[in-house]
Amino acid sequence: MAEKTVMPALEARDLTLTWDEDSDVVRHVSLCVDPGETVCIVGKSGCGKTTILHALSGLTRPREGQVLLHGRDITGKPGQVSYMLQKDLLLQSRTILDNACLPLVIGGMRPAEAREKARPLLERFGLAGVEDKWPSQLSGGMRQRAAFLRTYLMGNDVALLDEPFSALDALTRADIRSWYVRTASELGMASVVITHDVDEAVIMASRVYVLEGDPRAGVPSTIAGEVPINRQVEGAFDLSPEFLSAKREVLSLLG
Ligand SMILES: Nc1ncnc2c1ncn2[C@@H]1O[C@H](COP(=O)(O)OP(=O)(O)OP(=O)(O)O)[C@@H](O)[C@H]1O
Repeated sequence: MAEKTVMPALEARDLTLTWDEDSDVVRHVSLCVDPGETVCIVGKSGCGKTTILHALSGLTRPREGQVLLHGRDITGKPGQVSYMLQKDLLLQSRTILDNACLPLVIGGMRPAEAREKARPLLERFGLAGVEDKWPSQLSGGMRQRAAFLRTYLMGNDVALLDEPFSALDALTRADIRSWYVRTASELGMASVVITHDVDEAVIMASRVYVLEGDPRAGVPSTIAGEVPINRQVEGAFDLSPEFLSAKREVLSLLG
């Protein structure tokens, strides 16, 4: 078999993370995501998923281990990867276009120039024709697309997404997650996505990392296993035996 030669876009090596001196939240967590790839992390509530994203983003420094961006050590250095939260957090007093442009303007670009840079991307993000509307005039799905564009315009090629679809209804959610994986892949954006929803993880990811443990009961979480997803199937993937078998494996690792 051919050796894998692609350097991961983001790699976590043997992370041990803690919020206080006495107890670890997670131990020995290693994961990676290739350019344009989407991977998911699933685990029970409170097991440390967000804690891992904080460390990957550089917002917190691990007690042990390293975070590498294209092979470069970024452990504890914020601002190198993009981070998107569950809520779209758009500013109500700015139009959709101006919300999307915020990272460019904060970075010092003149607003008119920032708008011109963002405009060609509106179509790809499904926002053509609504750029001058206010966030309150759009559906949750459209607001989330604007939040994705804003995340993309942060200019990093790795995005960390914490439960990005949980506020959306089931149909919008199904639609937007397939769109997201396709678009991120086309743009070369590597994504690490946290979700509670096993179906969603299997549908989106090329690999699902399953966490087990209960830090609140003094049991630090570790990766119980990683499940590679084979999406090369005939017909609809979410009706295929491959989907069911991957889902079963994730559920069994979750216990
Ligand atoms: N800022 C913080 N300070 C101290 N402890 C924290 C902090 N954030 C989280 N914790 C603790 O760390 C543990 C893991 O929390 P975390 O939010 O990472 O879990 P999670 O898997 O993302 O949970 P959920 O799925 O419910 O969002 C919990 O025991 C939580 O109480």
